[in-house]
Amino acid sequence: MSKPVPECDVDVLKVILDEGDIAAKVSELGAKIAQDYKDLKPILLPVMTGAFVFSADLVRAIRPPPQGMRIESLRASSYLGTTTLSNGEVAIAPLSIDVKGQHVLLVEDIIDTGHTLEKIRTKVMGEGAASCKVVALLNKRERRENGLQPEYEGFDCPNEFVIGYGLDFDSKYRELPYVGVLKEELYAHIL
Ligand SMILES: O=P(O)(O)OC[C@H]1O[C@H](OP(=O)(O)OP(=O)(O)O)[C@H](O)[C@@H]1O
Ligand code: HPA
Repeated sequence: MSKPVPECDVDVLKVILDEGDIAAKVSELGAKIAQDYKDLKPILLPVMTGAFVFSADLVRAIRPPPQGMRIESLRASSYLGTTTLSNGEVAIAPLSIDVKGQHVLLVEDIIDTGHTLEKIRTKVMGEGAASCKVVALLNKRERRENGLQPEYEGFDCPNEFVIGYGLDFDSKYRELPYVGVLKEELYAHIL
């Protein structure tokens, strides 16, 4: 069900998750992760740039924090550059930490085709991690092109182009405090 769009956000067609919906889900995910990782000294790897807002809230909801929990980050982006519609090719920066024997939790804003996370997971496991799981705020199942499923998921995402709460179109709209659907006329030229 959609909610009112703030008057100043003229490019947004509808709001699908407001701040309250997101905050409640983040608390729930944080509590589950705290419980599951309590003895595992996890390394959290937010996938940048999109996950910066979700991960900032999530790490503060993982309470009590597992002893020895560490937070790093990883940069990944689709080769299409200015648009965010993936063509299946993904560039991933080298890992900045040694993950050998470690329990890694990848933090994502959205899973679409699944290519980004599949590639990252393969890399992390290839570098000897003991485990590599995924927490994603949004899961756009209809678009999946592989078997990737997150171990922790916030919401099912409709097959529409969503923005806000870290998600962008052409590096815009990441700052919106809610998740909304972008008006199609703004990206119709790249479809
Ligand atoms: O499942 P996929 O089809 O691979 O798509 C999901 C990825 O696409 C977005 O990132 P993007 O490459 O747009 O970069 P960004 O994080 O800088 O926005 C999003 O943040 C995910 O990382
Ligand atoms: O719907 C989306 N919005 C923003 N970025 C994305 N990357 C994959 N799908 C999306």
